[in-house]
Amino acid sequence: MVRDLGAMRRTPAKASASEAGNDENAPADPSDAAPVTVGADSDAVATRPPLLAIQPPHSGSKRKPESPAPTPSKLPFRTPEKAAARSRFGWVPPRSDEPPLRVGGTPYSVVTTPGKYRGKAAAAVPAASEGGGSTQSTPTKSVNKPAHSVGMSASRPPMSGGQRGAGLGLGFSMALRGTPVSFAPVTVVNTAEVPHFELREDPSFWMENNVQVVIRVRPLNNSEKNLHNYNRCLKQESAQSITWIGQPESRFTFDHVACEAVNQEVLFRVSGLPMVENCMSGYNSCIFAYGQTGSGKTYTMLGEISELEVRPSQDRGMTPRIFEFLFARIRAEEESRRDEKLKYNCKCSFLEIYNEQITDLLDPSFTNLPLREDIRNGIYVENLTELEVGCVSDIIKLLIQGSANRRMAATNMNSESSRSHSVFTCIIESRWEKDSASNLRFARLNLVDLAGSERQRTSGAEGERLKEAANINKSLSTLGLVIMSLVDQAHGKQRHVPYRDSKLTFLLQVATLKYHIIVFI
Ligand SMILES: Nc1ncnc2c1ncn2[C@@H]1O[C@H](COP(=O)(O)OP(=O)(O)OP(=O)(O)O)[C@@H](O)[C@H]1O
Repeated sequence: MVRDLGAMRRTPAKASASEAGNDENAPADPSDAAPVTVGADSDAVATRPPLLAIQPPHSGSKRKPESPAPTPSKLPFRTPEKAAARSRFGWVPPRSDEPPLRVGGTPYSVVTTPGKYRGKAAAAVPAASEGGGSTQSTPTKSVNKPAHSVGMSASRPPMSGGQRGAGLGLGFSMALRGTPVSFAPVTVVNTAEVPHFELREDPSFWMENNVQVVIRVRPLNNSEKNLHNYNRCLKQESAQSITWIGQPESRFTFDHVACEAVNQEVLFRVSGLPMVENCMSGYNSCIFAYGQTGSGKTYTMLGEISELEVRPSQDRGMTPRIFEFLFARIRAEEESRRDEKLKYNCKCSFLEIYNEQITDLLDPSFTNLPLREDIRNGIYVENLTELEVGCVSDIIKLLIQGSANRRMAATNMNSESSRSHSVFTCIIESRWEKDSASNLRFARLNLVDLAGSERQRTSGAEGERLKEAANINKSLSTLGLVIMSLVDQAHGKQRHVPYRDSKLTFLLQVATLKYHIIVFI
């Protein structure tokens, strides 16, 4: 239950995050979910000091990461949904073997990923451009290469001739110019059927990389089928690469390319679940959904949430799934470290940036909120509502409330287009006692649904819509520049980025400079 709605503006209560009875995510069968892994993971947490752990007051308030990171094999890569379903909602959600939503195909991509902050620089969010579709990694042109069957294996292809991220500290694979990193099976792109590629869950990725990029290809919608039949401008060749069928053909390689049949559950397991683990270990995390208008960002980040407490949908997106898992992990962790008096406290805020103005989505009467920066708080939004949450249903209420306040409009490309960037933030604070010392740890999780980049010609934007589009594109461009500047900094180069020109990038400096980033493209 959301406590004290509206009354906790920047002065959140210090009470325990959990509430009696709010145990919808507690594993019904202790051997079934989190506790098993949590036992293991609690060791990891104990031995891997968090980025933001402090021991007040004697050790000062320096936030410094401790290493090593948790052993990959100990990461609990299963969601607590089953338990959640049993105990509260009375439903049993599908696991990763649930049937795909549908198989179709679509020209444009979208999507996501995680990355781990570990002092390295972040990776590239592409600057918004007038060009639609995916344009992120360096394209490999003219790649009509022979099909050396890789089948449809989910394994990461060998990066011959180079290395992941080309030594730039990037968390995503960059295609090697002129050198295919995987070979294409013969792909037909003008039929209803498209090849399916399994995504691989690879927790060890996060030990070495800050940013991971996942492309999601959404199925064709009816109007696209009517207009173009099943013709697509993309063809997928592996679980890491995708080719734009143009002149010349261009191949792009990413950490993951989720084909049209990949559903919300699988996507959560690949990119959302590791973020929760990172936050539990005290690392700040951020997920961006970046993509052209209508490409599926809101569907991916939020999905179907309207009846979630009554009849949870398979189409619920990354955000509800993340919190289902987070609260189950929190409860299990508190249980397993009862002797240390471990207690978590979570606070959430939800804002939108529209035409460079920040509005509190949990209290829209607060508009044009100022961004502030000071030594104690870093960068923050003044007077933003922060509410304590203790269970998934608290989160759902905030999501429904905030989403209803978000600025939407119809464009030629999306009848319900989000015209603002939204940032849902959860601050996860934990306190425990060990060796007669009090410990405090923070992690921040930013879930960012960016407004869609768009070609003004195609989206039909005019008047107010045109002004919005200009602001959207400007802030996306600045975001791309800021992230590229982090990559430069990691290599000792300086690039001046006027990030304060964009509220979005100014706000996310906290995440991009100090913590790890997840980029949805
Ligand atoms: N993977 C998917 N499977 C099925 N339907 C999808 C998928 N992705 C998106 N859609 C549908 O496509 C439409 C557009 O998606 P959505 O509103 O999420 O786009 P968006 O990228 O957020 O757009 P905008 O930037 O304009 O807000 C919606 O009707 C959504 O349900």
